[in-house]
Amino acid sequence: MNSREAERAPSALTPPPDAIPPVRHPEAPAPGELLGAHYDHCFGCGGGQPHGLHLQARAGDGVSITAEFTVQSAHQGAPGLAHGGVLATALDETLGSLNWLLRTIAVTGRLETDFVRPVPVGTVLHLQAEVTAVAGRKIYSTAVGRTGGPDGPVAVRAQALFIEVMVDHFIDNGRPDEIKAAMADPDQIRRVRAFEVNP
Ligand SMILES: CCCCC/C=C\C/C=C\C/C=C\C/C=C\CCCC(=O)SCCNC(=O)CCNC(=O)[C@H](O)C(C)(C)COP(=O)(O)OP(=O)(O)OC[C@H]1O[C@@H](n2cnc3c(N)ncnc32)[C@H](O)[C@@H]1OP(=O)(O)O
Repeated sequence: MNSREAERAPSALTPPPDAIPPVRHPEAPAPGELLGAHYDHCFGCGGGQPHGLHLQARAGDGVSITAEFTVQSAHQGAPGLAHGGVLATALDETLGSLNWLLRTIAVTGRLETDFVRPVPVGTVLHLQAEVTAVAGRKIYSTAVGRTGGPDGPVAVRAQALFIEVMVDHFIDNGRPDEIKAAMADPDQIRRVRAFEVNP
């Protein structure tokens, strides 16, 4: 661990004293509205990934999200049980969907996950996430996943730090073929605009 990583490690998920409460963007989707995929080939939410999670997220009140994901046999780690990395992906995707409510583009910097109960294949995981604080480009958030219904027992939970980026983050770093295809797709451009405060 270099000195910069060591600096971040233990307290990186605790908002600094100058953090402020999150503000729901006035043009954010209404509570209850289905958000749709941010990218059709996203492993978390896209319809174009046969073995993806196909996670469906809805806007909640304030800066919160609810989402559902059904564990498929392609998501196993142990026989008949969801892979932990897949569950972390479901949490990451749900937390990432909070971007729609802030109308910012942000990527996961840090994600800490607690696996509380095993999750069998066929389970519908009911996820809830909210932004707890914002400090400059840093967005602090938490999520839980429950089984057996939205009020069922907690199976997984996460704390995360997302970092706001410009759309250039994707254009500069993505593989050129996929970027070219995304930029040629008017639906994709519309979706990206929905994340940007100043399109
Ligand atoms: C037109 C084509 C485009 C198509 C795109 C399609 C859709 C786009 C729209 C929306 C997409 C958005 C969300 C999607 C929703 C869900 C998906 C799930 C989300 C993910 O799955 S996303 C993938 C995984 N994710 C990454 O691939 C990030 C890789 N990474 C980096 O790209 C850099 O690392 C970056 C940008 C994070 C930071 O780099 P940077 O140079 O901009 O900023 P810098 O390092 O200065 O950090 C600024 C302040 O954050 C603190 N900080 C930074 N990183 C930290 C860490 N890890 N832990 C603790 N603190 C950290 C610093 O300590 C400093 O704090 P302070 O200001 O207090 O000093």
